[in-house]
Amino acid sequence: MSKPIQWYPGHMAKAKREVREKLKLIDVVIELVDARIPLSSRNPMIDEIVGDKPRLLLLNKIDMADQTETKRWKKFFEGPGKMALEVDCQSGQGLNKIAPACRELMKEKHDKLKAKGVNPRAIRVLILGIPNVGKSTLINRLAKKNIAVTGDKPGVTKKQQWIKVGDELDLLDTPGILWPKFEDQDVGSRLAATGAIKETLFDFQEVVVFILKYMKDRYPERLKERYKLEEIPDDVIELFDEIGRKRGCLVGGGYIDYDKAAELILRDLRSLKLGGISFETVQDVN
Ligand SMILES: Nc1nc2c(ncn2[C@@H]2O[C@H](COP(=O)(O)OP(=O)(O)OP(=O)(O)O)[C@@H](O)[C@H]2O)c(=O)[nH]1
Repeated sequence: MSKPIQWYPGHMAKAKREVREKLKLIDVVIELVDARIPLSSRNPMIDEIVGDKPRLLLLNKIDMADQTETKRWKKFFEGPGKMALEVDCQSGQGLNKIAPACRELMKEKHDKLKAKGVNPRAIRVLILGIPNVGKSTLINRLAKKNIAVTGDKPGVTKKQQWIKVGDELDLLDTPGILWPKFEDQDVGSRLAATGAIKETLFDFQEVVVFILKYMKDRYPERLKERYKLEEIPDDVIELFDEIGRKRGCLVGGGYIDYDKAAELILRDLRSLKLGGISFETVQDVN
């Protein structure tokens, strides 16, 4: 992209330190990613940061993703000590599976405690993820539905607030924020396409070219249907032109108003007029 986001190593180190401090209090980490870009929407150092803490990965915003791809991603991420769930934090879909999944992740430890005659305490949970991935929406949902008592437990540097979610979970009320890896141009484009980067920080037209290029290969039928196209031109700029013309995004002399056409396409994408789209697939990784 023409306006790359500057990444300051100092921020990264501070964020990492803060998350590590929180992790000392935690039994299970709930990591949120965007189901449309499960790799680009994570911090590349997440494994190192979280270490071997039991982890529940939530593929969020499934309402906006391609369901088939999301199911593949779920399988991809599951493994020993790791579980994955498909969720929509906005509507609440899938959130009832969070507590049972945390219980499952802690089962071995809790069984051992019970065998010693100790009753395990509530599972302490931290929500972790990059900006705009849905952390606050999730915390609010869990808190609103189930909040019973909020209380303090001694934190490391300051007192931490805990939200009681049912009888089983104690959720730290401030999420851990990590950052995606901006340097990679494709990662930047995917983050911009899905709205993880503020609109003022990227070049509309370039992001739309990225979206059209991707959709042309992966979802040509959706483009044909939405924009009433007989064929999809090989050249992405011709495709951009064609959509602009069909939608009347013109300036004087019959030229295309690219800003207007780009806004229209982005709006269509965000309002699901082009259907649920995943910008990363397991196939690309394997
Ligand atoms: N469509 C859809 N939108 C969602 C979902 N979850 C969250 N959002 C939206 O995504 C946007 C960001 O959500 P937040 O909860 O503010 O994200 P956050 O991770 O707390 O963001 P920061 O405070 O920047 O770290 C909001 O507009 C939410 O309404 C979801 O499952 N589906």
